[in-house]
Amino acid sequence: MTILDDILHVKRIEVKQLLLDKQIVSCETIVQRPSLFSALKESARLEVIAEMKRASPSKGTIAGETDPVAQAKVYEKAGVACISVLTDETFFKGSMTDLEAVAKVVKTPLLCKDFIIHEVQIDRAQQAGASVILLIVAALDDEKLLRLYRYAASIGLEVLVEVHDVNELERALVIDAKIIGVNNRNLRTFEVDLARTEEVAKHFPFHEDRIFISESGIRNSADAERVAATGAAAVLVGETLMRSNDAASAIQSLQIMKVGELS
Ligand SMILES: O=P(O)(O)OC[C@@H](O)[C@@H](O)c1c[nH]c2ccccc12
Repeated sequence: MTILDDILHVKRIEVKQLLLDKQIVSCETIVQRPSLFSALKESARLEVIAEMKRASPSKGTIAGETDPVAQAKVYEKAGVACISVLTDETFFKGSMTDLEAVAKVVKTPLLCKDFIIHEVQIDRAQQAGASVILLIVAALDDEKLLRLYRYAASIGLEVLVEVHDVNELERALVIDAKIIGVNNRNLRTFEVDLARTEEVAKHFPFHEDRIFISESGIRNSADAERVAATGAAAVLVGETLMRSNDAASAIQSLQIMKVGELS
């Protein structure tokens, strides 16, 4: 059993509970948020997707006591392109309450970071105020990946499709995913390697209208330079910002000009 198997086991139990909750209904987007796709497409700099992350299976407690609302306000003020809130309780010590609280105070695109395997979780994310959801290719078969992707789009949500290697990239392209992120952390082994981004970038169709994002293990401007050089439009950063005494400066140090934009 890998950690991903453990997590998906818990998610199947959570889905059963959510399906019994009659208050979760499919609805059109409640709060209008700007499009993440457009924000990333139009930017000349490497953008930051800043994550509210209390803990993780690989690191244990990162910043257990952090107030998500205060953290999100710092992120927004620093000009991040999107705020990600981990909502998994069992493994990441997040919650839907965190997401709801953040949704009330920020206007940025808002990503519900969880392990989605069923439509009811997408409805729940939207109800909580998310405008973007995550679909992890490694957690879904092709049929489910397509079905959940289409469902999210049909109710006005954007989707970040997470891949880890070239094979998963191909699967993301088959469903015509527009926003694709490479997780530098292997969810099976926890190993982090920015070379994942470089490897997948070699096969990424940049000439098409798609966005390429590098996720996890970004610590400083040298890391930002390295992934920006691959053509990435944004980095998804959790731990570095959660541990920083000055998250705003940490964000600024990552918002570097993209390759080819320097004149
Ligand atoms: O804390 P980091 O190394 O900056 O990573 C952030 C983010 O990429 C990571 O939390 C993440 C990426 N994909 C996920 C899927 C589920 C849970 C968490 C994640």
